[in-house]
Amino acid sequence: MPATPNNVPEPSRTDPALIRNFCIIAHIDHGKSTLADRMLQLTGVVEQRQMRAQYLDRMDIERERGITIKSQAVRLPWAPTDEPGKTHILNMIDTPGHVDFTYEVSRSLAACEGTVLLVDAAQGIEAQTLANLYLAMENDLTIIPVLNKIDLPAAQPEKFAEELANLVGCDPDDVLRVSAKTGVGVDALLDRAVRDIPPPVGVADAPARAMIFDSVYDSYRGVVTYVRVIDGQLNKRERIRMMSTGATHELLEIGTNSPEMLAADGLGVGEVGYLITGVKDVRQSKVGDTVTSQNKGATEALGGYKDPKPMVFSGLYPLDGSDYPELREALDKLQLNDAALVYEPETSAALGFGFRVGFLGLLHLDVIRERLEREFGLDLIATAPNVVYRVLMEDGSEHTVTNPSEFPEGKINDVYEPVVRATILAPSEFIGSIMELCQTRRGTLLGMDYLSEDRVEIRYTLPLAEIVFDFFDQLKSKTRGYASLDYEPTGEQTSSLVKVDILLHGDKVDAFSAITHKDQAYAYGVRLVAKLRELIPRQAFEVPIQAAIGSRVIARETIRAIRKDVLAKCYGGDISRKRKLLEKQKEGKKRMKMVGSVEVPQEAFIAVLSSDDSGGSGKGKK
Ligand SMILES: Nc1nc2c(ncn2[C@@H]2O[C@H](COP(=O)(O)OP(=O)(O)OP(=O)(O)O)[C@@H](O)[C@H]2O)c(=O)[nH]1
Repeated sequence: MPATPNNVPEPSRTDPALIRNFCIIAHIDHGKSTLADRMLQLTGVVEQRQMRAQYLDRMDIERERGITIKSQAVRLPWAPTDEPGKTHILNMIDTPGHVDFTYEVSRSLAACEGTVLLVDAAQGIEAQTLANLYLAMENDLTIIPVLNKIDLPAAQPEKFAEELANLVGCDPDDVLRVSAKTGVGVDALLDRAVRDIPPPVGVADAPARAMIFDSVYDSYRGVVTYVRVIDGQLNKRERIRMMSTGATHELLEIGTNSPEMLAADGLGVGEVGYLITGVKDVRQSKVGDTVTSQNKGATEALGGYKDPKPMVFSGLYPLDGSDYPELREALDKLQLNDAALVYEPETSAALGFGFRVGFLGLLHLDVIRERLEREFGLDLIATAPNVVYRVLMEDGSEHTVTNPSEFPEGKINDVYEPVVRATILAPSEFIGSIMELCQTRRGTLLGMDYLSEDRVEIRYTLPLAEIVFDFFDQLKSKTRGYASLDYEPTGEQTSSLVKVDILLHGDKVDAFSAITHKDQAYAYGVRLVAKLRELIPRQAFEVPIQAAIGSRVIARETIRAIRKDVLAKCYGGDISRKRKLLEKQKEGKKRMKMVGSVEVPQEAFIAVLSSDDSGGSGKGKK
C-alpha cells in the first residue's frame, strides 16, 4: 500500500533507521525523469491531477530538451509491501546525466548510500551508464540494477539483464524490470530500496556537518541550498558557517521537499533538505562545501571541495554593439544560478566589445547561449569554442591562453593542452571506424573490452580540443547512431601546437585565429581560406584572404573586386523601384560586420566551427 501525505512522519529529525538516501543514475534518455515522476505518484506526494511530465525538471530548457541540468531532491514516504505499518523516508536525489555536469553527479552520489542504476531494456548499457556506475562504486554505494522500458516491443530484458548482472556482479534474476511509463514494477523497486540500501549512519550529538549537493537561485527567495546532514543537526534561526569560505549566515528557513518546500524546525542525521539564508549568489553556497553551526561548529570539512573548472571558452559578442550592457546584465543574472559560469570582458578588433566566457563543456555552452538568446532576447555571435592552453616560454614565463588570438609570440619551449580519457561503447562491427576516427583526432588507445558478444567498450586518451567541435557528431554518423561517449579530464600533455591567423586584406582578424596541431595547420588554413572566399561577398576592391603561421603565409585566396551598382539594372526613371533596391541593399549591410575595410557576413564567424565543407555546423547556427 502506498503511503499518503497524511501518514508522513514529522519532517524533521526522522529516526535515521527509517531513512534511505538514493539517487538514480542512467544514460541520457534511459528514463530517469519518467521513473522519478512515477515514484512521486506512487508514494502519493504529487496528486494525480497535479502530475505533469517531468515534474522535477523545472527549467524550461530542461523540459524542452528533455535533459536534467540541475539536480533536485525529493522526500518520498514509503511503507514497504511486507511491512505496511512502517513508513520509511526515501530521499531521492535527481542527478544530471550529462558529462559536463559530472561534478554535480559525484556530489549527489556522495549524499547517498544507494543508487538505482537504470538501463533502457531496448538499448543496453551505454557510456554514461558506465561512467556513473564507476562513480557510484568509488563512493561505495549499494547498487540496485534496474531495466526500464520493458513495455517496449524492442526490449530485450534477458540479454541486457545478463549484461547488467555481469557488470555489477549479481545474479541476472536480481536485476529488476520496470516500465517507468506504465508504472509496472516501480513498487517492487521502492521495496527493494528500503530492503537493500543501508540507512545513514552519523553521530547525532556531534557538531553539525551537512554537505551541499546543489544550490539554485530563486528570484523570490534568494539562493536555495540543498544539503544532506551527515552529523549533528541544523536548526531554524541558528547561524551557520560555510566551511570553505568561513562566511556566516542566519538560517532563515530550513525544511524538506515533498516535492514542494515544506518548512521544518531543523534537520537531523541522514536527512536531506533545503536551507535558505537570504544570500543572492550561488557562489556563496557552493556545491561540495560543508555547512556547520557557527557556534561550536565542526573543525573538519567533509570530503574534498572542488571549484568547478571551465574547460571550454568562447567569445560572446552582441550582434548589435549597443546590446553590450544588456549582455553583461544577462550574464550576471545567469551566474547567480551557475557557479560554473565564468566570464570577463574582452575586446575584439573584429567583433567589438564582448565577453570571454568559460564553460564546463559544449552542452553547458549551448544551454547558456540559448538562454541568453531566448530569455534575454539577445542576438549573439559566438566564436569557435577552444580549450585552455598553458604556454611555457624560453625565458621561463608562463601564459594561460583562453583566447587563441592571445597565443604568445616569441620563443616557446612547450605548449600544454588538456587531455581526456574517453570511453566509447558501440556494437563491435564499428570498432574499425571508431579507431580510425580516434586516430585522426590524435588519440592513444588505452584498451578495449567486450561487454557481451557484440558490444565493445573502447578507451582512448584524446586531446580535449579534438572532441569539443564535432567529435560526437562524427562518432554518431560513423556508427549509425549506435555509439555512446563519455569522457573525463585526466590532465594535460605537451603537443606541437601552432596558432593559425587569418588575414583579410592584410589585417589579422582576431576572431578567426585558431590553435591547431602543427600537422593539421596547413589543411586547416586551406579549408578556412576557401570557405571564407565563398562566404564573403565581392567588395569594391580586391580582397586577399591569407592563412598564416607567424609571418609565414600557408594559404591564400582572392576575392575579386566588383562595383556593386544595384541601380545599374534600372533604366529609366522609376524612382520608387530605385528606392526599394537601395533600401534592400542597406538591410543586407546590417547583417554584415565591418572588419577593417571588409564587410564580413555573420555566417563567416560560424563557419570556423565546422570541420567539413558544408558551411556552418548545427551548433553554431542557433
Ligand atoms: N516506452 C517507454 N518509454 C519510456 C519509459 N520510460 C521513459 N520513457 C521515454 O523515454 C524518453 C526519455 O525519458 P526521460 O525520463 O526524459 O529520460 P531521462 O533519463 O530523464 O533523460 P535525461 O533527463 O536527459 O537524463 C521519454 O520520451 C520517455 O517518455 C518506459 O518505461 N517505457
